Amino acid sequence: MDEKVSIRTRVEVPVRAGDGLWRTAEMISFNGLADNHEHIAVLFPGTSDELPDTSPAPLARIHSECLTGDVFGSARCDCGPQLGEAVERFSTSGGVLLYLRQEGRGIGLYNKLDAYQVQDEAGLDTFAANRALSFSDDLRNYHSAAQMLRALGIHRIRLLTNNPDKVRQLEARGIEIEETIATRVFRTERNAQYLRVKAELGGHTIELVGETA
Ligand SMILES: Nc1nc2c(ncn2[C@@H]2O[C@H](COP(=O)(O)OP(=O)(O)OP(=O)(O)O)[C@@H](O)[C@H]2O)c(=O)[nH]1
Ligand SMILES: [Zn+2]
Repeated sequence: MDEKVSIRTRVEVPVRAGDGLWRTAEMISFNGLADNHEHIAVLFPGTSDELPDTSPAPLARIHSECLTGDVFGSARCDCGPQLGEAVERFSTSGGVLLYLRQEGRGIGLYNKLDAYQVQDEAGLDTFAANRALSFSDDLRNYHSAAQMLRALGIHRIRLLTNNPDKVRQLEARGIEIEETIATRVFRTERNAQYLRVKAELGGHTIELVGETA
């Protein structure tokens, strides 16, 4: 099915984990991905692609790019802390992070900034703002993610996510989800509404209890 997908380059990159210590991860690029985007896999030591069937599947996070949150720490969403959580967790236990270039749930950075403007000016939520700009709620698919895992020899994973659509789509693409592990809920006053909408309209399994940080 994915015979045309192959690993292009594997290089070691020192990354700083949550404890402030450096870990050597491998960054991996691919040839022949379905959507032709420059997605990368970041493999943390301790992840083996030659695990016997009886061992637990490798930990994995399929993270959609969010330049505002991942790089600049924007408080409008929870992407930055979720990425940090995955890096911290994988740097101690091993794991594979797929960093997918799906900015703005697939609409791209400029359109996401337009959507933010619509949210601010018209009081629309994250999904309604997409529709006001003539996009559907979520343009993402995980075909390339499944291809990347297979190219790494990984056919089953324990997935860190609160998004059931990722689980459904990956399973439909032949990846076995041995366990779904909830990401922590990084709720603050600024992103509380965004998280509420994800849970109530986007189907994310997020527990919205207690005070905001
Ligand atoms: N279109 C749009 N995209 C957004 C907005 N806020 C964040 N994003 C994008 O949403 C993506 C992250 O998706 P989320 O719905 O937060 O989380 P998820 O990846 O579906 O689920 P988890 O695996 O649980 O993190 C990133 O690509 C962000 O750039 C917004 O207001 N509008
Ligand atoms: Zn974000």
